[in-house]
Amino acid sequence: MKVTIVGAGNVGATCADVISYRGIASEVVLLDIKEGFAEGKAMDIMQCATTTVFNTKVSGSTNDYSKTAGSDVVVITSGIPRKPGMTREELIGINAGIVKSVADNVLTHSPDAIIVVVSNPMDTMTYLTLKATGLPKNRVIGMGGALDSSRFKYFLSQALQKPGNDVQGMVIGGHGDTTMIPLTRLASYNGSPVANFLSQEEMDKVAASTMVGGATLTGLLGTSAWYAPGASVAYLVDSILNDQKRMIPCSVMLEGEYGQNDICIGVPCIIGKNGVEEIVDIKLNDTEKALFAKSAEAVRNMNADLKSVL
Ligand SMILES: NC(=O)C1=CN([C@@H]2O[C@H](COP(=O)(O)OP(=O)(O)OC[C@H]3O[C@@H](n4cnc5c(N)ncnc54)[C@H](O)[C@@H]3O)[C@@H](O)[C@H]2O)C=CC1
Ligand SMILES: O=C([O-])CC(=O)C(=O)O
Repeated sequence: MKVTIVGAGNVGATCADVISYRGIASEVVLLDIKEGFAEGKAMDIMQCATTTVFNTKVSGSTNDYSKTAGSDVVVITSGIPRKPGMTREELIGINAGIVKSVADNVLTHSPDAIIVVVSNPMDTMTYLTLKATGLPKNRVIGMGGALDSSRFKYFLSQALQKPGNDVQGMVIGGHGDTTMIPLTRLASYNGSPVANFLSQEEMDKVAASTMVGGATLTGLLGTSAWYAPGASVAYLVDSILNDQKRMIPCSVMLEGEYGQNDICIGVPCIIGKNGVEEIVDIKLNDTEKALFAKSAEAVRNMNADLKSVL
């Protein structure tokens, strides 16, 4: 199975690294516009093969899309990341043009690929990719919810002082500092509601930390995060390539689900070899429904800014 990752920067290269050492794909092509950059990242990753022990073939390409031909999955991470103090939404002006041209290029050589959109503002870039390419909605998947949920589980595990792998939880809604919806009511510690162990105040604090999780890291690092983002993309790609049918919150086109139409936003999806195989209705309560409607309104307003590129 072949995966192309466009953008060999922090997130793209980390994703290639995780995919290779976990043996998720047999071949990974990294592509970047910066001369020699993707080739260098690929060579560096390949030089781990005998120490972390993997057989995935990782190669690099400077903007030569012929090398990406026949990819089963294409991940788009090309574009600029935010700097401290910025929102993801401020990246739209530069990233929209990049994402649109990259989507066109990859499809020329891999017409059957499933596209995973990572570049920010991710929900808007997913909508753009879907509209610009005309692909069926199961083949365009925005990655944000997997990452936001992993941060949610991290903050829950910190508050509970228990191992992260014993904690379950999900974040839906937009992938933005104010649009994310960490579902604290449904979060659990080994099957018991976290509300049995944490006060409302503690759960609210976890939710707030999750929502600004990306901004906090951007403040600390000077650019946005990459380890958890890259690993989250690899987790999603694994579910597609290996037909695992995991339920992962992803940004996908809604046609009536969750009361929304003509919008890409994070909802729980079954992800398998056909991409988005099902959108799962997890029965939100009235408060969560209201939060989702508010989040969707903000995400929809951003889509209006795509008029110049669509
Ligand atoms: N959806 C999510 O959960 C997350 C999204 N992101 C987003 O992912 C994007 C990438 O972030 P980083 O990897 O940290 O940035 P980065 O700056 O390290 O890497 C981006 C790469 O894209 C390349 N690039 C730019 N234009 C290109 C083009 N036309 N064709 C091919 N390559 C091109 C650049 O040369 C650079 O190497 C950002 O927009 C960031 O906001 C980052 C983390 C999580
Ligand atoms: O925070 C950012 O700008 C990058 C991102 O989407 C994340 O790490 O969640």
